[in-house]
Amino acid sequence: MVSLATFTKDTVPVTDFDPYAEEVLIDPYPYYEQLREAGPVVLLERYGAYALGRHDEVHAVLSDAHTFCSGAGVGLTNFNTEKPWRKPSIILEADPPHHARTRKVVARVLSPASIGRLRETFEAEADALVDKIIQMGHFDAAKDFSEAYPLKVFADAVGLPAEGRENLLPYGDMVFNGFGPMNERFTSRLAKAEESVKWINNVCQRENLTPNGLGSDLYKAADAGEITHEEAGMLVRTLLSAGLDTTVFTLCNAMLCFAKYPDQYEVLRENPQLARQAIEEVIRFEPTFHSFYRTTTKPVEVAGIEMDANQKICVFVGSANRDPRRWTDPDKFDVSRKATGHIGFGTGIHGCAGQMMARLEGDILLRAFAKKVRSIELMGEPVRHYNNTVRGFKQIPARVVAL
Ligand SMILES: O=C(O)c1ccc(-n2ccnc2)cc1
Repeated sequence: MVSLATFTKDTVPVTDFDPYAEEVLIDPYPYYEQLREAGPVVLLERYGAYALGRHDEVHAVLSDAHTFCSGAGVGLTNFNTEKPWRKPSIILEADPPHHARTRKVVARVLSPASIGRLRETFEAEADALVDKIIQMGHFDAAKDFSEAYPLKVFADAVGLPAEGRENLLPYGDMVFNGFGPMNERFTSRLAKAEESVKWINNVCQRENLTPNGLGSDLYKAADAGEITHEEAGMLVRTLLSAGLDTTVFTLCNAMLCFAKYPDQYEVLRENPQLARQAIEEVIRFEPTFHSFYRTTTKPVEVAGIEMDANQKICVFVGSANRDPRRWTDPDKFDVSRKATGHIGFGTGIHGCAGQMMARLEGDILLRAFAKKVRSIELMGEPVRHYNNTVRGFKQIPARVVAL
């Protein structure tokens, strides 16, 4: 896949690699290996964007929000020259100094202090759900488990109504497709999305949120004058865009890892306290959020390659997390590994504002699972969910055996 131009100091290797091809979405890792070996910076000629697959360059780009900005969009679409499909996010697609104001509010609403009080409810829901799938024996680890949990506990925490939640995953699916090229995967879902977009915009309104949820906390920040009420509504949209599909697919990937590597599940089962560390290794080994973009704000040299201003750079998180320059035995799923420091949540000022919420859900659900389930095994071929940016599953036919 990588047809290299003559590689001298100032010419960048050019490749016809298509990160959005179906065979890459199915198993990107052999392609990422080639990308890393082709050089620290490679030009994706199909998309006119640079590609970074090695950990150190990915980390460096994400750590410098001034040179590599988000304000032109964190997808392939360049907001400087193309119209975004929806109003840009006032946090994800904002640059300093504006970014600091909205980030401060969202970071507080999603801080350990703020979400710690949810632990008891999250634990009760996790125990009930584990009991339910044990009762079922045969179940769909995607629909009945990985989707069910965030759609209950996170949607409740935000303060959403019970009805209409079936709009959440299709909306998130479109958001994440929107970070890739405007290909058929995106355009086909945009055509069907009117219903979901209407429902999302509706539940972002203060009167449709429960008074003590995370959504209302954002409106209270507006009452205190930190943000406007319209911005509060936009930040509720952020919670709903970012907080469902990501955790759902992380739980899917966790279930798949434990079914594929029963010896690793055994380690967790013998010590459920390892759940926190296990979810971290899942996110390193199979990050849900695989690749996204930054845009150069001035001419800059990256790893010896001169880039002009206004160039799109794709950073491959999924590749950086498997870079042997950074990780020992990176292709081994190892729950005993101390995986913190992975790039699964990004890094720098735009590092995932919801990572403590994601860890809370993952830690609690895996711990409840490990306390009661002896083993999980696949009962059929998992059905992959295809998306330009996130990786997960639609169906995972499985069976659990209780302890
Ligand atoms: O502000 C938004 O709409 C928005 C913010 C963050 C994400 N995101 C990406 C990966 N994890 C979360 C997606 C959407």
